[in-house]
Amino acid sequence: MTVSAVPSDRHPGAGMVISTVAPDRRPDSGAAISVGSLIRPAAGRLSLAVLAGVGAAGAAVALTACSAWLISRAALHPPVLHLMVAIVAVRACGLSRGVLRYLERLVGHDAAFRILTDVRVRLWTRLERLAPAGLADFRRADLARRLAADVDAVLDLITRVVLPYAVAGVIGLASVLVVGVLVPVAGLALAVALLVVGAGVPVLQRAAARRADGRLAPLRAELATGVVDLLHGLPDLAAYGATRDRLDRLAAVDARLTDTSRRSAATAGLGAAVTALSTGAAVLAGLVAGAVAVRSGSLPGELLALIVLTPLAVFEIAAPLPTAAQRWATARVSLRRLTELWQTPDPIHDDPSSTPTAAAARKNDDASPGPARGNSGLAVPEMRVDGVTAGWVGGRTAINGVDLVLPSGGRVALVGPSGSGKSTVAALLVRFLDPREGRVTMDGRDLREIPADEVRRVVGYLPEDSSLFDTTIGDNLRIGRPGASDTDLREALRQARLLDWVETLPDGLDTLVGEHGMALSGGQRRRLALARLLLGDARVLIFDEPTEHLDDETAAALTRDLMAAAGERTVLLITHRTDLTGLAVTRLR
Ligand SMILES: Nc1ncnc2c1ncn2[C@@H]1O[C@H](COP(=O)(O)OP(=O)(O)OP(=O)(O)O)[C@@H](O)[C@H]1O
Repeated sequence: MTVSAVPSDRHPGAGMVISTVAPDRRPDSGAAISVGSLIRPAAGRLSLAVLAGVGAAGAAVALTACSAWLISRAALHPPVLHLMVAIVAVRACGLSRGVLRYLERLVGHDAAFRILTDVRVRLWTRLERLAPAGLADFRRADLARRLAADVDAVLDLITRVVLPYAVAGVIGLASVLVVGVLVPVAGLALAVALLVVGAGVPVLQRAAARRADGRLAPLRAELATGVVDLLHGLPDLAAYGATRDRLDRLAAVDARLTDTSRRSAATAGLGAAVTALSTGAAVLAGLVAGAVAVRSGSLPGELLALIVLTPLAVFEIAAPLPTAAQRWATARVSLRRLTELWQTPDPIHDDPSSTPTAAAARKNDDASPGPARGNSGLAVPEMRVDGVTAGWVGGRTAINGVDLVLPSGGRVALVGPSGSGKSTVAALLVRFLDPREGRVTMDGRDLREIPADEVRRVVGYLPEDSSLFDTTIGDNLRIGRPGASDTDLREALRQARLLDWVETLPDGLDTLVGEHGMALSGGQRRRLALARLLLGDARVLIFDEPTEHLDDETAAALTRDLMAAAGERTVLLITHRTDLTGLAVTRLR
């Protein structure tokens, strides 16, 4: 169990309660994402789909076999009653085939979508845990491909690899047994041809494609990353006349992708050709061996058609196997890419030593001293950074032995040259990162004892590049507090000194802000992000260079408004500004 400090629901804004968090709420990581681990949550449904698929494919093969026997037998003009069982069997197989096929598709896709949902939820939970520090090694477009295309490959894996192989395996074996009992040589020929299609062709394809299928996903990700980079940096590239060079590099990746796709398509064609040849060989072998058996009297003549035509029906079911094997090669790479994301080390580690006893010991209702309170009764914790060393990627150190005190309700400025680690300190205070050495504490408690989402409820962070989403002002604000009323939104806008402007807009809170808030001015974007932060319940506010890129007058006005809006909450202002009147200053070197 971990101990968490959260604002009390009973006394909103008036106190802190300690909640306990079950360890199983923490997203797990570690084991690789394998086919087995994917299938497990929907194993029952998937078995049902395989059963329905086997039924449908069995009905198709039986339909061909019964029809072949029926036509041959009918040619001998027996009493019609002798044909009744076969006639009924043909009708039953014809009708059940469609129904069972429908059932297989329905249940199979239902299972696949359940598995997909499970994977998506697990990955997004993991992503939430990793962001932002744990994702520093991933490029955004690549990450987007992992979360979209690579996750979609899981759907392919279930419906186009696992199901066809399972069904073809069962039906192939049953057909080989039936044909083999009647004419052993024909059974053997069918078995060999099926092995060639199901196993030999994929091996051949793999050799011919030289792992081209496995290279498709990384190459597509590389192309997507290049395109996104190009679009983002287009104005700069155009200004430096470097667009051509970038386009050439993209064209080179595109050429590699086209070449790989072509090789992959060529091997698919090769697979189809070998499958057709194998089918023909099995039919021919059946015909010769069957004819010999009929002549020697070991096989009734009317069964010859069954021996010859059954392989045709079986190969209709086995024909998708080479494509399935190719998809498996692609899906395996996608699973590896998802596993890389899944196994990315946590940037933060909850302290396992925090116990319910610790929670009980610290339980602070209104009677306990608890954190300091302002005039309104708002519990505002004191935060300290004591001798902290920390870094983002690999072993690189971003800050070394940093100390900082944020007294309850205090106003502190964190200044220092660019790259000295100011934003890293902010990241530590909101638990995007944990220290490698030293401690970050809230009212004396190590932040590692408090789940990250609970820390972020108490400590609000306005990053340098706050994101606005391409939706309305109201929707952007409600990210700060889902379910907030329009009155709450207006109050937050008023505190951020944006209400007067919003009231002049014809659509008011429903005004669209454009992609990344491009329809607003720089100052309006910052104020809107500030209003969103104020709407939440945070008692410690961290403003990371909120006035960057603003003119002096606007910057001074915004800083004044930030301080006024913060009220009795603690403020940490990360800034390059020189006017630090009224702020306790901590300097990084
Ligand atoms: N999200 C991140 N991922 C990886 N490394 C990072 C990240 N943020 C910061 N760093 C690294 O940490 C070091 C300190 O950067 P930081 O942004 O904390 O400095 P800063 O003082 O805030 O700089 P500035 O004033 O330019 O914003 C730098 O070497 C930087 O490369």
